[in-house]
Amino acid sequence: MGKIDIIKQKKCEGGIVMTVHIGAEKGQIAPMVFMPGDPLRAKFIAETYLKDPKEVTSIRGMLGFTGTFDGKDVTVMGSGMGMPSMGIYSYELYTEYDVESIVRIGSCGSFQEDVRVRDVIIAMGASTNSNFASQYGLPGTYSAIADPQLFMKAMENAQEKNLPVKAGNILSSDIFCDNDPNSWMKWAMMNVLAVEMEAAALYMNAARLKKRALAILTVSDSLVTGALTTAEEREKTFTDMMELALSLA
Ligand SMILES: O=P(O)(O)O[C@H]1O[C@H](CO)[C@@H](O)[C@H]1O
Ligand SMILES: O=c1cc[nH]c(=O)[nH]1
Repeated sequence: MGKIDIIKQKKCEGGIVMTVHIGAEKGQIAPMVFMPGDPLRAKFIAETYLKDPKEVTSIRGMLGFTGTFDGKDVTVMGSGMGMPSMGIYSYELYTEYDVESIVRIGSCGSFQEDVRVRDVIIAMGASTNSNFASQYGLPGTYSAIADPQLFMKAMENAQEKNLPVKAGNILSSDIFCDNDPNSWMKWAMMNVLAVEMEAAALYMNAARLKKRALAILTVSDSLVTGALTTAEEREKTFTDMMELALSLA
């Protein structure tokens, strides 16, 4: 636990850097990756929970760290905000780094009165208003769902920790500042618990590539009550979610 060694970024010419977005060498990323949207949340998690964390990528400031948790190799890396950003990083991690599982560690805005600020949500499914699935040319509407094994393990571990969690459908939205301030109510009517901006792309990439994915979220604000948390609280204090996610390693 503690200070982070910085591994120097290698140049692409040597064929060492695998992608234009991720500066790590193959082998520097663990098979299981934990992905907050915020790269500074990734740094906080690495410094707080990992043994011998090393910075393995920082291209575009999207920090990633590899270390061990409970004796197991893990990587924690930011995904950035939104489905295009999560789409790029998760695809490259799965395809270029042989990553098997990605667990998103995100914040979200509640749509339901009984889903309160700081509650932890495990996203069984991610509805979306994005066009991400159109790339597959499907003759219908795709249901983006979590990996069942990761989901069940997260539920069991939460119970063992005596951590109350809410499991259900979330909305992965392309829009943070909506022109229609009431549009969320239609999703709320369908018992969607909360809104974030990445899980659906992660779940679709995982499904397409036969990999595993799960999103665990902490409620950072409520569209129902207007309650809010600060940027610093979102970066450093959602520790129940962080610890539950890392328990999946
Ligand atoms: O806190 P993170 O993980 O970034 O998640 C949420 O916060 C950002 C918006 O503030 C979006 O990325 C949304 O999904
Ligand atoms: O309201 C919110 C809070 C976090 N993330 C979102 O996308 N929306």
